[in-house]
Amino acid sequence: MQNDSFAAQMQAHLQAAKGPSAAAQVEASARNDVLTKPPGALGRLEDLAIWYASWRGDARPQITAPQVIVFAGNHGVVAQGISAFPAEVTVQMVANFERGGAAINQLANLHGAKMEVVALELDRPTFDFTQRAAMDAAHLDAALKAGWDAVDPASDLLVVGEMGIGNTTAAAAISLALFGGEAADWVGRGTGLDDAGVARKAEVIAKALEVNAPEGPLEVLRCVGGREVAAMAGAIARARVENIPLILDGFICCSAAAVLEKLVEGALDHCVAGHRSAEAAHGRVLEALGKEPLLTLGLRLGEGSGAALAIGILKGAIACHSGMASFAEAGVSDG
Ligand SMILES: O=C(O)c1ccc[n+]([C@@H]2O[C@H](COP(=O)([O-])O)[C@@H](O)[C@H]2O)c1
Ligand SMILES: Cc1cc2nc[nH]c2cc1C
Repeated sequence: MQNDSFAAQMQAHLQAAKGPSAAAQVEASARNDVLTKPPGALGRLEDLAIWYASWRGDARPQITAPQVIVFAGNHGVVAQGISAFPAEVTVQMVANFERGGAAINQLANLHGAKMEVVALELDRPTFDFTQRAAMDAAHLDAALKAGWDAVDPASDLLVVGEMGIGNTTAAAAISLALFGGEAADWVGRGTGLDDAGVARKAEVIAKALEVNAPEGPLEVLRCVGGREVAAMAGAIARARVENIPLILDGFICCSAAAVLEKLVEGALDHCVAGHRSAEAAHGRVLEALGKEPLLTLGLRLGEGSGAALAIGILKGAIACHSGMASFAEAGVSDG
C-alpha cells in the first residue's frame, strides 16, 4: 500500500463501512406502528428506537453493553493563557476518574456502562499551535489508533468523552478551519474565561490558522487538534465500522466528529447528539452537522457527561420499543 499511515487506513475503512440494516429498519418501523399507543405518541423516542434497531440489525434490540471511554490529553497552546484552569488539572482529573470520583463515573454507573480512561502522553503536551503544528504525522496516527483500539467491538452503545485543559481552544480552531466564519463565532468561556480571555482566545485561533494553513480535515486535526480530540475521532470511526450506535457529547467531542464527516460524508450516521453544551459554538457545530440534541441542560463539563446522561433516554426508547405489547397482544382496540 502506498500510503499506509493509520489515518489513511481509517479513511479507507470509513469509505468501505456498511450502513444500517434496511430490513431491520422496515421491521422495527412496522413493530412501532402496532404498539399500544396513539401513533407518534412517544415522539422522538420512536425515531430513536428505529434508528438504533437499524444500526444493530435487530428489530427488537436490547442495550446490554454500553461503553464510555474518556480520553485525556494536554495542550501546548495553554501557554497562550486561554484557559481559566492550569494544565496540571488534566492529570489530576485522570486520577479522579480512576478513583471513581468524577461526574462521568456516576453517570456511567447509573446507566450500567463500563468506563475506560485513556490518558494520552500527558507529560508530552502537543506543540503550541500558534507556533507550529500541534502534532506531527506520527503523533496523529498514534492518537487515532489509541481511539480506534479503545473501542470494544462487543459494545452495543458508545459514548466518547474527553478531559484536556485548553481543548476548547483546539475545538474552536478546528471548527473555524472546517466551517469558516469569524474566529469570534467559535470561541467561548470554556472552563470560565472572562471577556478579555475570550477575546485572546479568538486571536489565538486566528493566528493558529494563519501559521498552519491546514488543508483537508485530517490536516486540520493534526495542526490544531490535540491527542484526545484525535483519539475521539478514531473511536467514533471505529464505532461506525462496527455498527455501534454512538451518543455525541459536547463541543470538543463534536469538533472531533466533524472532522470525520468532512472526511467521509455519512461518517456520523451512527451518531445521535446527546446534548447541547452551554459553550455557544457547540450549537453551531450541531447545526452544521444536522444533529438535533436530545438534552439542553446548560452542561459544559465534557468528560462525556451529557452523552452519558442521554444513555437513559436511549434506553427508555429501546425499553418501550422492545418491551411493549402490540394492540393485538394486549386486546386493546386500535384507532
Ligand atoms: O463539552 C463541552 O462542551 C465543554 C465545554 C467547556 C469545557 N469543557 C471541558 O473543560 C475543559 C476545557 O476547557 P478550557 O477552558 O480549558 O479550554 C476540558 O476538560 C473539557 O472537557 C467541555
Ligand atoms: C475540575 C475540572 C473537571 C473537568 N472535567 C472536564 N473538564 C474539566 C475541567 C476542570 C477544571
